[in-house]
Amino acid sequence: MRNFGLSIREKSIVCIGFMGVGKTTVGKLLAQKLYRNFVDIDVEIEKAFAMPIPQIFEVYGEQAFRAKEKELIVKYSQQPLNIISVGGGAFLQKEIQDICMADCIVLFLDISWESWKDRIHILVDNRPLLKGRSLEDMKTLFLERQTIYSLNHSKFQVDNFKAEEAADYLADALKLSWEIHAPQPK
Ligand SMILES: Nc1ncnc2c1ncn2[C@@H]1O[C@H](COP(=O)(O)OP(=O)(O)O)[C@@H](O)[C@H]1O
Ligand SMILES: O=C(O)C1=C[C@@H](OP(=O)(O)O)[C@@H](O)[C@H](O)C1
Ligand SMILES: [Mg+2]
Repeated sequence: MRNFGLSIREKSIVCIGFMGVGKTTVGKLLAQKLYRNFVDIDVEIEKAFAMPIPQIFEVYGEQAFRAKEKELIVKYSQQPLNIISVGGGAFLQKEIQDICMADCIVLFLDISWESWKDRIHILVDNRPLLKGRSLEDMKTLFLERQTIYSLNHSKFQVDNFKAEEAADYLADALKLSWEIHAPQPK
């Protein structure tokens, strides 16, 4: 069932962006600030396979991971009032792009390569697509991926913000936009 009837303030918000930009961390904080339900698609995928992501890639392969990712994003994007953090590769699938752009507010969390590379050491263990890659290969992936994130409704540059500050800013900006879009009394 498509969520055709939802107003802008009811639509779910989908956080997109490269691995490690802060979709999970900022998304969770934003959900608290807006009193919304938080859904991390990677966590839901791990629950579905009953194993961590690196093991899903090893045992079932990336294709099975992507199929489950699509199924779950389709499900949660149709519900109202979610904040959904999707994995950095979700927008590789056109059907995911299309349904999120049509039915949700897509928020791109952006980061520069210079800031991102300082986080590599905390990311590499849980991200199979980074494991064993050289810095140069990671940069290539980082740059290639930017095209899929250019499809969004709103973009926020996280480089100079702590996660809490980013969530505060985003919550205020969203509330303001909802006030502007609120139906005016006749
Ligand atoms: N604004 C930020 N500044 C500094 N570190 C951050 C920020 N946002 C997230 N992090 C850290 O970066 C790592 C990756 O964050 P995470 O939310 O898992 O990213 P994603 O879900 O986009 O892969 C975590 O260790 C998190 O604490
Ligand atoms: O970019 C990707 O292809 C991936 C990003 C990861 O999520 P995060 O973006 O939350 O790290 C996770 O879905 C998986 O390891 C694949
Ligand atoms: Mg995440």
